[in-house]
Amino acid sequence: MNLIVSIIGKQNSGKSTLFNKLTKKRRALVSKDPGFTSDRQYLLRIWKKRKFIFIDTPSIYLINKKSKFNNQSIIAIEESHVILLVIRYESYGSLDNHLSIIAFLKRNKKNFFVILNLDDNFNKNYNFTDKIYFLGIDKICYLNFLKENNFKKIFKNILYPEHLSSFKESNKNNKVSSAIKNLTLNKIEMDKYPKIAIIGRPNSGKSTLMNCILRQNRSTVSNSPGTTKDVLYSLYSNKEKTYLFIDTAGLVKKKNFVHINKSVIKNTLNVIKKIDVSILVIDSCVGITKQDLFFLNYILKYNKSLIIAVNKLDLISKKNKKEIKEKIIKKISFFKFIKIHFISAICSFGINNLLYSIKATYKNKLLKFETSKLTRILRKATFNNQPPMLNGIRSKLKYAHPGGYNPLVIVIHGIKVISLPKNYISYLKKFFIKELNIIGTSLKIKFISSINPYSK
Ligand SMILES: Nc1nc2c(ncn2[C@@H]2O[C@H](COP(=O)(O)OP(=O)(O)OP(=O)(O)O)[C@@H](O)[C@H]2O)c(=O)[nH]1
Repeated sequence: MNLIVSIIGKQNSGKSTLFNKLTKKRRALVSKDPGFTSDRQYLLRIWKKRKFIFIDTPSIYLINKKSKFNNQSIIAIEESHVILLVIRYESYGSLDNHLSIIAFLKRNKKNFFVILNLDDNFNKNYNFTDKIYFLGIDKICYLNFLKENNFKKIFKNILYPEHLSSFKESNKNNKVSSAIKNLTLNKIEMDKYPKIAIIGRPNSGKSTLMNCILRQNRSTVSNSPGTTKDVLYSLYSNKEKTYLFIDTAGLVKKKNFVHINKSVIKNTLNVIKKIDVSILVIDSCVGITKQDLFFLNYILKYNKSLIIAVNKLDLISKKNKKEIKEKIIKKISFFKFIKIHFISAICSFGINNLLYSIKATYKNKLLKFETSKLTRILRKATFNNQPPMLNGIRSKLKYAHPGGYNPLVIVIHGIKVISLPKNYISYLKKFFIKELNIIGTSLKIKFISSINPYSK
């Protein structure tokens, strides 16, 4: 049985630090900026042959019911066997600020423990401790997050095996989110599924699109840019296939967030290197921006398949749609193989067509090509447009064969092929893409030079 443990607390209490220490991974991003974690993060840790699923949550605000992030914490609490309430000891009154949370946990009969994140000024003899017992909190763990490294005592003293049977009983009817189901899949299993990443600027609607595809409130959706701060994985199945969808963070450029952005950018760019198909979400109200083009070039640099989804169609007129489409086509005229979809994630408009394109693009990646077909296309390409003369000798492209898949590599053998000019290589690429009916992806061409019989 997996013990599901959520880590909750107020802004900047140390939740993500605790999460990282308990999971032994640098998964959650830690920042001094309050309210940084805005989605639930799930990670599996095996300790003494037992499986623990830890959930890092955004700040909890039970008082302000309108807060967007409450829901994320509440979902985590509902699906957990144990709740670790992290309180940063700052002043005598810091417990009073948590009364409503403690009352909520008690009302809902939750197994919860207080983890007191201490600073150097804390004095155990202070009547702070009495207050804790007065509130009926008998399960408390004192830790100096900055100095202490012995986080094992949380496993030993709180999550120890003797508790497991009672947790099992107390949590019989808990809902379990797809994230937990996904987590029990190991990495090898996850690698079995085609990976589809949703990429784009902050606020372009990536999380809304992910939620629309998954038809559940998995990612946090907010109208303040930069809400998705890390990478979220979710399995999506239709009648034919299961895909692993990955919601990435939008890249924000804000002076104060430089230290955060580095890891966020790194995470998003690392994801791109591992995916099969990427959906670049463009906000139709903003149009195609430098950042979109940066993503586009990065995706194509790694020869990943790409589909463009122009979102928020419901907010623009037909005339605007035409103008935006023309602008995008102009900007990406070099990459004719990219499919452009106009969608509205909020109205679920255009989603089926987008899903169809994802399926077709992924299928396309798996196609295999024969040497005879590639050579036929090569001959047609050179017949239509001869290679240029180089130092009085014309390059001769003899035959082509596949040199690898995902990305497709076409190997061309011939004479004087190594020094072919860039524009002719790109002509050949485009010709192959068109003739092979390749959608959403580019290809690589490698040249192998045969010995030129006239060279002596
Ligand atoms: N009108 C309209 N609003 C949308 C649509 N899709 C998303 N939005 C809104 O745009 C805002 C941003 O949406 P998110 O899905 O959080 O955007 P995101 O790209 O994930 O944002 P980050 O997490 O900041 O990277 C929210 O207020 C959404 O409700 C759409 O199709 N139409």
